[in-house]
Amino acid sequence: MSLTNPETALRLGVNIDHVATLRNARGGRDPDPVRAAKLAQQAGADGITLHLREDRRHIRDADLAAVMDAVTLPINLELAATDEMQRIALAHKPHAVCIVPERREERTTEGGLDVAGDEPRLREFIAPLRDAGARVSLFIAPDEAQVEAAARVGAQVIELHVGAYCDYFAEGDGAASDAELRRLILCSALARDLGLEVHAGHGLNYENVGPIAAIPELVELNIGHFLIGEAVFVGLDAVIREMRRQMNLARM
Ligand SMILES: CC(=O)[C@@H](O)[C@H](O)COP(=O)(O)O
Ligand SMILES: NCC(=O)COP(=O)(O)O
Repeated sequence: MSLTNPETALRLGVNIDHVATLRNARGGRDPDPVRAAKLAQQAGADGITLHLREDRRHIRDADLAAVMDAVTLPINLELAATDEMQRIALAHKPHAVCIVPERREERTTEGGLDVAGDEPRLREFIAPLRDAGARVSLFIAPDEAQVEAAARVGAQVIELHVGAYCDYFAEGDGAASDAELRRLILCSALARDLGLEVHAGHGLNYENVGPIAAIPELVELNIGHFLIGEAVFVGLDAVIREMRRQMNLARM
């Protein structure tokens, strides 16, 4: 299966975690992440991203299985580098596994993985996932030392954490968001020189996506929280199509 959107060559992975957040707020089954995944597929998403957190605060094990059954899109499973998560990934065999840092007390994924400080353990963690056929990605901050370490430990992909750029952008701190954007551009080029595929995500919305989508080395953006929130007002189909339009504009 070709994963490339011929229009843009920039894939859109739709993260449906926060459909589960809403469901879990009341218990029961609504809103259903499986329905969101099917809708995302119909709206032209190139993949579905799910973050199975250790505390199961949004996506749960049963959601992963049900979503994988319901859609034909590639699944990108985000997880912490723990034995439990490795077992789950090996049992379900998603298309891609993105290793992310996780702290129970955090509200969201606050930073990137410290690959440079944990090389032997990550190398060992990644090998069986790759042997099982997964494309292994590391969620890292735009830091050259981390990009180089990602290449050394055997990841095929990095996902650059764009959260700091998005925060500065939202605060109207143009100097800081520009500096962060320069780091993202530099690290994207370095990663591709090292043979890594480059993705980006975290905190993207209509306002901040343009400069990120324009980085030529990027082949995939993973976007969730904004899409699900905006879908409350205009529907998931409309919000995915509009995000795709904005990404296309940035590539013209
Ligand atoms: C790693 C990452 O950026 C995504 O998983 C996204 O932030 C949704 O998960 P959380 O909101 O739980 O961090
Ligand atoms: N890896 C980033 C992701 O999946 C979506 O992040 P967000 O848009 O929910 O912040």
